[in-house]
Amino acid sequence: MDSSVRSCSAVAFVYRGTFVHSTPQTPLQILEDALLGVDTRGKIAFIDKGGELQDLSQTFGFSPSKVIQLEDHEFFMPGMVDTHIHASQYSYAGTALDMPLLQWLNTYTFPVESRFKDLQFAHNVYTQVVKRTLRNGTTTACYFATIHTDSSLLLGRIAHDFGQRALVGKVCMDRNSSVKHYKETSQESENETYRFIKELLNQKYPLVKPVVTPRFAPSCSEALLTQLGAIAKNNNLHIQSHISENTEEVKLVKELFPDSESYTDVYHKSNLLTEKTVMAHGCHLSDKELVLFRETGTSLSHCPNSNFSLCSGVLNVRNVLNHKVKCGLGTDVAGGYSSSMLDAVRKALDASKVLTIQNPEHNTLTFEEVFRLATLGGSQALSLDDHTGNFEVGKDFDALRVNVAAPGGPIDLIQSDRPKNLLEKFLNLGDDRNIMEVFVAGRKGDPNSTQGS
Ligand SMILES: O=c1[nH]c(=O)c2nc[nH]c2[nH]1
Ligand SMILES: [Zn+2]
Repeated sequence: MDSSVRSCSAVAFVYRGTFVHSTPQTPLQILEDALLGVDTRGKIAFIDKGGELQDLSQTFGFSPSKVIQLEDHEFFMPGMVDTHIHASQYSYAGTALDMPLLQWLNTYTFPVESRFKDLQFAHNVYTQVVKRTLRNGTTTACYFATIHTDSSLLLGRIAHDFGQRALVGKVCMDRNSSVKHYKETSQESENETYRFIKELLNQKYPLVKPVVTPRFAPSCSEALLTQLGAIAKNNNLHIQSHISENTEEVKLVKELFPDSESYTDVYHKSNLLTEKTVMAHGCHLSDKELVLFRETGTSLSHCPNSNFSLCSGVLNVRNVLNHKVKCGLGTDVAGGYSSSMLDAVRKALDASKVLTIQNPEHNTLTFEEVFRLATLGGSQALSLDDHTGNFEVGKDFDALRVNVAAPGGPIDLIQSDRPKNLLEKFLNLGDDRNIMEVFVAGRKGDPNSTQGS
């Protein structure tokens, strides 16, 4: 364990008990009877063995009597990172899953998203999605909003008010023939993207940042993609989009961009593939395209609920990891019907098992590996792993206090289980009733807070 001293701020609180997290080297590290201290800036000041209490209390100047002891069946894990979620689609989550992607967008998605011009409607939906995801243990979310700048700014404010770490994207699209007013001209899209970035950055929210968001290649002209690539580059910003979700879409991109070698090449030509880019789906990427992902540092957001629900495809995450492409999990609400990252964990395991059923040689993902995708992997995919993703000293304390045997919860513990089993049970059977506390940057969230209303 690493007790290296980096912090010079006072210790605000200390927990003692079991901590589980991932490192780049190991998908599951279990620290039993550990002590973790959080400083007044919300950063992890130390993590060490319980037996070091006296020394630590002297070094860090806290009283041993103030240490908070975890109960039996409790552990801390890192907060989960949803690398791809459409906040604006939350209003119809759980419905409208009876069509493939392109028809689904025209029939359900664009009409709903066009309503976010109405700030009152946006306020209502965005407040609910931020509260719900936080309560479900999503401490970091990478959001798509809509084309509307003011309501996208509102989403940033609401995430800030509730204390969620977030990347927020005003959606850009200058091509859409299905819903009359739900598109911009290239110039509007560029100007409004500038305004969105400027106004969001001016707020100086410590945990909320803008992300440049071309919806996907079929919704954007080449000129717009190129403009957005330049904006991201000149301002060192994150980028998010969709890629290779279903085969009809891949075919359409070939028709729309005949001079590009592949779907990945369309984005590459516009300088949209960077260390700070996350692309959702990628079910139908070739190995050659994955190599380009790796070379450019672009990451993938695996959204298995959505891929099943819209019958899009099954991403081979093992192949993605073998190509050393950064990968996290996304709920992709509302193509994915659940806003819970626990559901994303389960569906990721199911997707991997489907591939093994089809090909017994396939090396199925383990629950430990999927746990890493949901936490550290997600933070790497969003290039936020300097700040969050695991319990490394110096990172922000983004964490969930889990009680597997929470009274009234969904899990009956028949015997006393080891921490590894407790984690596996929580991932497979748990829900928000097992999440006793949610911390983001050392601040405890209150799901019943009236902030943001
Ligand atoms: O799952 C998806 N949801 C969307 O809203 C979307 N837009 C483009 N491609 C998309 N895929
Ligand atoms: Zn999506």
